[in-house]
Amino acid sequence: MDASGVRGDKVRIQVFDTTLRDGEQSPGASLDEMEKLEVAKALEALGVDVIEAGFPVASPGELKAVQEICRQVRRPVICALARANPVDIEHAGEALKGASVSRIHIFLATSEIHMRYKLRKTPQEVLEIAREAVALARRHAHQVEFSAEDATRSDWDFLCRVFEAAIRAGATVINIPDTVGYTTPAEYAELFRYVAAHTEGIERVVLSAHCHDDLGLAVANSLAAIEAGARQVEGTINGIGERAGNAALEEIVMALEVREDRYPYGTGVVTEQLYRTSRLVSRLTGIPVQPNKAIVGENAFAHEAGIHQDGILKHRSTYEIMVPERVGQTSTRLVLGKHSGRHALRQRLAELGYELTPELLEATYRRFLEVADRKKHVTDRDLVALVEEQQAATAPERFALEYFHVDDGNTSVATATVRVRIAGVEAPVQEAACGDGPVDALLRAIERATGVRAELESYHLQAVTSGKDAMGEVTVRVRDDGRVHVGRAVSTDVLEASARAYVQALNRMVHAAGERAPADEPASTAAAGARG
Ligand SMILES: CC(=O)SCCNC(=O)CCNC(=O)[C@H](O)C(C)(C)COP(=O)(O)OP(=O)(O)OC[C@H]1O[C@@H](n2cnc3c(N)ncnc32)[C@H](O)[C@@H]1OP(=O)(O)O
Ligand SMILES: CC(C)C(=O)C(=O)O
Ligand SMILES: [Mg+2]
Repeated sequence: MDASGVRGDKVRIQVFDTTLRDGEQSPGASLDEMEKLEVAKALEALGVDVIEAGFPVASPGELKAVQEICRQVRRPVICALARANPVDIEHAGEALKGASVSRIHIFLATSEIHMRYKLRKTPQEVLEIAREAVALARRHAHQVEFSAEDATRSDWDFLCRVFEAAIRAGATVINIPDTVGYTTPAEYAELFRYVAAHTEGIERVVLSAHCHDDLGLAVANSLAAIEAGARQVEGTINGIGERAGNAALEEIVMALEVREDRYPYGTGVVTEQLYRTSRLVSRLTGIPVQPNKAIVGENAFAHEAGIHQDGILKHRSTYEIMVPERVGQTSTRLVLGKHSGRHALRQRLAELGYELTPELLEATYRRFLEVADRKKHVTDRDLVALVEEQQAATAPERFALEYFHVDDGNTSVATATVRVRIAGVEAPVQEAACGDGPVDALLRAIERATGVRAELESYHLQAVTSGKDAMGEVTVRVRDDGRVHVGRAVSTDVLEASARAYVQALNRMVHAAGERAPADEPASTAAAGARG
């Protein structure tokens, strides 16, 4: 193990975080001095090696923020960006004065497109400017990093000549940026090998990779560069940055860790801090993290599919290649939805304190699927309501609601039609009724279909959860022969919950009456007030 905890058989990769510079170039992401400081402290706790704290010439506030970070964040190298000109370099030097280890990062474009149209300089002029800028920066900081902007669209031999000039002038790190996210893993790896083989003095510096995600290849390209000799990797938290963003550091770090069989490289990153840092950056920049984002997304360790949930419950590694705790996420989440199976439902109910018999689990699962078809997320409170509904339905089902339809409006009389299956009766019974509102019409239609009239003592409706798709829980109490019978049901449709609850109460009522009735008197007539 080295001082940062990397195993001796692994090659140490320096992690260069540019969330506060390239990341802050994301449209709308700008941070004030205090926010930058907060992120820098989190990055220090995360264990990155270099923090690119800003571009001091950009504004007085930016310069001050870099100064403050230098004062308060002591372990990592603090880096500041500068164009290849004396003003930028002097601003960077000024900002970095208090750093325990300072680095000026000089960048200068080397591609034909950039040199001709943006800089309006010849290759020879660019080479000279690079040399002078690095030499000047050397006088203002402990370390100098030189980046050939748009390197991946540059002539490779010219690139090597510029790097040689920068190294001779004192550069300690040579960065080969894929500024516009144009390269591919194989090509980028080849470029690193080419530069390493054709640049005099390259062995004296650290080679660095800096990738953008315009083609979604930033992390793959960074890993390819590491395999081809890069010993510093640059990126941002959550992959934020100019246009499609930079390489997401959390993804690179975890790829190296999870696939150590393929990548014998280690970093000093305290991976347990990744999620916390991601949340902080997202909150302060106002850039949300997509739920399916690798490593730090809310769904990165969530499973909804029943087959996956079953696998996870039997052995976590069936569907998880790393444990969430390793990246600071709290735990694996089994999300209950319409793709879930009985194993996950039983597990969640057990966690909620419900041990169900196989029959009750089956009945609850059937109802759960009906609800999940209508609701995106079935919450714990929904589940409890469903179980309690099933537990309440202990009486044998004499009546089963097959169908209902309600017509209502503020200028029409509410009318309900129901179809009820009655145990022992071959054809289902269909009836309709009008009422004083949709619930009244519905309960009247049920009374007609079942032939049972009950004295409704109370009807209570409440929302189980909040939101437009909240489940409504209906509890009805009916009185018969001095005894009260309760029916309870839940549904995202309150009319359905009302009908189911009422049918349940009637089932209990006729069941109780049947138990009291003489053997030759049918149960339904013992409780029945009227039929038809
Ligand atoms: C690939 C990257 O991420 S590079 C970093 C990009 N980040 C930023 O630009 C954010 C901060 N930028 C800023 O605040 C401003 O652009 C400043 C303060 C740096 C410069 O502002 P201005 O002086 O008004 O110049 P402006 O941004 O309009 O144009 C850039 C100038 O820098 C020149 N330039 C660009 N890159 C370099 C370089 N590496 N070295 C020297 N000059 C450069 C351009 O050719 C142009 O020069 P010109 O005015 O002679 O045509
Ligand atoms: C400043 C340089 C390294 C940069 O951000 C880029 O080229 O993408
Ligand atoms: Mg960049």
